[in-house]
Parts: sequence; C-alpha cells; structure tokens
Amino acid sequence: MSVYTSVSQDEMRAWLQRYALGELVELKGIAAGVTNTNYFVTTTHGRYVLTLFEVLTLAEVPYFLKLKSHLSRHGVACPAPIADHTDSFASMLAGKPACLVSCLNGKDISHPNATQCFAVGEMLAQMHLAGNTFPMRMANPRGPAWWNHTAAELYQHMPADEATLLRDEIAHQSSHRFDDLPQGVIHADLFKDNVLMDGDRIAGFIDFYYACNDILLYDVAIALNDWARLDDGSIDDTLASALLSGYQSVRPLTAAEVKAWPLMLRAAAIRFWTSRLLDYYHPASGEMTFTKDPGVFGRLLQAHRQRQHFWL
Ligand SMILES: Nc1ncnc2c1ncn2[C@@H]1O[C@H](COP(=O)(O)OP(=O)(O)O)[C@@H](O)[C@H]1O
Ligand SMILES: N[C@@H](CCOP(=O)(O)O)C(=O)O
Repeated sequence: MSVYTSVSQDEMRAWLQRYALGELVELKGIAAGVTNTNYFVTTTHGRYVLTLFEVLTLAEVPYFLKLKSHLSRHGVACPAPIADHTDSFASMLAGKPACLVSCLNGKDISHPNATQCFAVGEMLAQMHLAGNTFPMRMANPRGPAWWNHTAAELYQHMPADEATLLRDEIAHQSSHRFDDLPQGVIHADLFKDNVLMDGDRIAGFIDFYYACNDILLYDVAIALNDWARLDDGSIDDTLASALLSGYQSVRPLTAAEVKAWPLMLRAAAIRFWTSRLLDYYHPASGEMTFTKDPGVFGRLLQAHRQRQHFWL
C-alpha cells in the first residue's frame, strides 16, 4: 500500500489547471512504492505519474526534479518532470509537495537476464556521462560518515560475530582513500525495483531520491550487488559480467577503478546492510515501515571478502 495521502478528483481537477495538460480523465492510486504516494493521472493529453512527497519538503524537491529533467533531456531513460504555468516542477497538493512526470511504459522485474543486466550497466554509464554537465551539487546522505556513526549505535543490538564483521569492514574501508576515482552524479539506489523494463529495453530509471555526487564506481557496485544477486544471496557470474560489460561499453573503467573495485563492492554492501539494520532495530513508526532483510547484505559482504574473481 503506498497511497498515504488521498487526492480527490476535484482537488486534482483544480490542481491540473496549473498545467497545459488538458482535462482530467482518470486518477488511479499506485500500490507499489514505499516512501511516497503515487498516482497514474490520465488527462485528455496523455498519461502521467503524480508523486506526492511524503518526506521531502518543497524546498528539497527541485534538486531531484531538475536532475531528472537534465538526464531525460540528455537521452537517459527516466521520467521527465512536467513544468507548470509558473515554470515550476513542483507545488503543494493535498498538503504535500507534488509533481507530475511522464509515464513510462515498463515494469520492474525480479529475475533479470544477462541482456537486461547489460542494458542496465550501459544506461548507468550513460547516466554518469550525462551527469557531468548537471550544475547542482548534493552531498551523499548515506556515505561513509553516515554508516560510521549509524553502525556505532547498532553494534550493541547485533549478534557478536556480525558486529565484529561490520566493525572490521568499516575500519578497513576507513583506511583506504578513493580520491583518485572519477566522481559525478550517482543514482545511489539502482536496485531492480528502481528500474522499469520494457522487455530487454530500459523503460527508465526511477526513484532518484538518493541521487547525489559521489564516486561513480560506487554506483556500479550498488547496482551489481542487487542486479546480479540470486534469490539464494549468491552473485551470478554471468549477470555480473553482463552488467560490467554493458557499463564498460560506454565508459571503460580506469586502472584506479579496476584496483578499487573489490573494496567498492564491499562498501556498497555496507551501505545497505547498515540502512536495513537501522530499519530492523529501529523501525520508523507508522504504516510506511517495510523492513527488508538486513542479513542478505551481511552475507554478501562476507562473500565479497572471500571472493577471488571480480568479473573484470
Ligand atoms: N514515471 C513512471 N512511469 C510509470 N510508472 C511509474 C513511474 N514512476 C513510478 N511508477 C510506478 O510507481 C511505483 C512506485 O514508484 P517509486 O518511485 O518506487 O515510489 P516510492 O518513492 O514510494 O518508493 C513504481 O514501482 C512504478 O510501478
Ligand atoms: N533499495 C534499498 C532501500 C533504499 O531505501 P531506504 O530508505 O530503505 O534506505 C534496499 O533494498 O535496502
């Protein structure tokens, strides 16, 4: 269930007057999603997705919408935000910041094939290149400083062996510098449920609300840790190789990136192990709480630490 804020037909009709999108035909809540409220909106001009931001403020939203607009203008598959008559991408609706974006024709998939992994890698590299000319900046809210202080509070709740592993890995990561790695705009949460596929084609990347400036390779590692991970938690060699080949078909990795790759896979595992542990030990109150299994990323970290071959 992800319609936290209800919008009536009358409210929608009135709000739509801000746009050159014709008259409302249908307004339908979208069940998928976790953080925000989403609706499919059909007007006499076409089909759009309405998002009501449940956490971000009206002042915080423009970075993400301008980024999507920039990427979409550069040919990256993602929803294009629609500007209203004041040339704004967002305004208040039903008490929440709200926007309209183009509706993509695709579905998220849970079991990708190698062709789809190649396409994700390729589009991710296109996104990294297109991000080079995006002028706004955003620090990573879930970077090493965040996982360091968040994990420090979690150790006391964790089984001793897991706490030792997390503590040891964070210390290991802290002793390495990645200053020589290419940086830019990253999606930072490119899991399977944040990509809509139309067969083997990418319909679009969605859910850019962790996007920020950080190490590009870190984004590749985040994507691989989810796209190539099988139901049993292991990484599939064919899917991993396909994603990396797709990425490198557009942006070949530098020698420094190849060297840093094993540690980057581990850094990406720590990030989501920590956020899932936080949700697990300190669930947010209210109906927006959907706890995902943290253990997946603890086991993945352990596997990466023992891995000999990294698909490059
Ligand atoms: N531009 C879009 N086109 C088509 N469907 C979309 C679009 N944006 C979101 N959706 C649908 O809405 C669902 C929830 O979107 P998502 O951004 O993941 O929400 P949340 O921010 O709540 O996690 C997606 O899984 C997808 O089905
Ligand atoms: N894709 C992540 C979820 C990211 O959102 P968060 O707000 O829970 O950090 C995952 O699967 O853990």
